[in-house]
Amino acid sequence: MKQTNDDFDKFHRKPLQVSHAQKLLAAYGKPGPVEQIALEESHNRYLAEEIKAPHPFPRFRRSGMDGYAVRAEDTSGCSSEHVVWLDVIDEVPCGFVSDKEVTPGTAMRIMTGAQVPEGANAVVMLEMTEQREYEGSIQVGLKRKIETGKNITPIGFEVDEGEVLMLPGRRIQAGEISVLASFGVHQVTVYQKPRIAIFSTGSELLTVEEPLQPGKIRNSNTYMLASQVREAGGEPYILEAVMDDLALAKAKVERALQEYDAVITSGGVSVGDYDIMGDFVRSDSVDMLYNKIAMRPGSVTTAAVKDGKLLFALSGNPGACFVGFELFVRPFIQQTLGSDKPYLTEWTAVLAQDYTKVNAFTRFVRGRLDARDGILYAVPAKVDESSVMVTIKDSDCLIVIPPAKEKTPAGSKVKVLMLKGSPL
Ligand SMILES: Nc1nc2c(c(=O)[nH]1)N[C@H]1C(S)=C(S)[C@@H](COP(=O)(O)OP(=O)(O)OC[C@H]3O[C@@H](n4cnc5c(N)ncnc54)[C@H](O)[C@@H]3O)O[C@H]1N2
Ligand code: MOO
Ligand SMILES: [Mg+2]
Repeated sequence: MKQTNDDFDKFHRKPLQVSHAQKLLAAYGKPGPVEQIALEESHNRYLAEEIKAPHPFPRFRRSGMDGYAVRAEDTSGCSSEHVVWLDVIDEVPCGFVSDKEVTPGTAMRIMTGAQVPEGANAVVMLEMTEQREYEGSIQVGLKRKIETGKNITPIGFEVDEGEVLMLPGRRIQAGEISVLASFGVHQVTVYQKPRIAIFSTGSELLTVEEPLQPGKIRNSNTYMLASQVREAGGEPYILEAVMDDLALAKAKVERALQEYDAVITSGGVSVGDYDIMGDFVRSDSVDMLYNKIAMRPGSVTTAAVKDGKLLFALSGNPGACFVGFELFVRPFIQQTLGSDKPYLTEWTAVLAQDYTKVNAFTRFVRGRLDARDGILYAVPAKVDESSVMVTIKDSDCLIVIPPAKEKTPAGSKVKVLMLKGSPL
């Protein structure tokens, strides 16, 4: 059920479970418009069409060896004492088709990848043959019996005609590109990348080029978020950060919501005097979806809607901002790209060390996976405060620690959410 802005005030917020918030957002994450792009531009884009095989693959009986195409029946009597000699009647290089037929007592020279000629039902490796000229013709000598079908890849060995190979929503990478190329899909229909505006709020923020000044910090969230948007399949648009000024932020968000498919802001969602995004989402400008999530970091993660478009107002604390993106923005981007698995993949691991913090909310602890003796261990980052930035780079998962009154001991089974770019 949607909450109204009246359900919240600055200090008394109703925390939603992560899954509840994800469900609310899912109403807005629908596969978006499509476009056609060249195959060579399609790496890491998301298919918007079903790919069916227009022909079997391979499309013809293919030789797997350089050697001779023969009739297996002709080799039945041969041995090292009794060489069978066959007349070589043609040669089939790759890319050519012989118009002759292999008949009893004959063979054809053939190369790896060439179409096996009519009449032949096996290919003998070159190394297992000898050659001679005999009464004006070239002959191949065989010393060993060969079974029918040997060294021939049958038609449709990999793919049958009409087989569905890929569904919309599939991320295109090397294997997918190989399929598309093999079936002549040189123009690929993909989902358009959602255009995501990003800006940070905070009077303390400097651009990355600026020298440090007293009390100020460089804006890292905007760049981190742009990288996350890109990785999730969207197109980030970095907008200039705004001071902690409600009117400025309001104008900027409203404009960005008109121009882009969604807007991400960072900062100003807590209860501080200058937490203007918290005030903004409670205003009439937008419909707030939530402003508190039962999680840490990122308990103040907020979202709102205007004219069907989402504003993700993430926490300014870098750790909370990162996690808020992974749990809420990534799935939205993935849904607009047709993905049927928009959420982070969940695995189970063994907690490698005691986790001593306790909390009424579920914790999403930055961590690293380590496989030892076939067991997957989850190692929490040394510092996991929501304000901590530097451990994000060393994490390949989020370790899910359910609400607990006592420490979670080493050896506990824990859920882990796999971050993208993880080596596993
Ligand atoms: N009285 C309370 N204070 C706080 C509460 C609370 O419940 N009661 N919650 C704390 C929690 S938890 C979090 S998380 C933060 C959330 O803060 P905001 O989302 O309002 O973010 P800011 O106040 O703007 O900034 C917090 C922190 O992050 C730094 N920051 C902000 N933007 C960036 C950026 N673009 N790049 C790098 N770092 C950034 C900012 O300088 C602050 O240090 O509130 C707690 N307080
Ligand atoms: O709840 Mo704060 O939002 O931990 O990071
Ligand atoms: Mg604040």
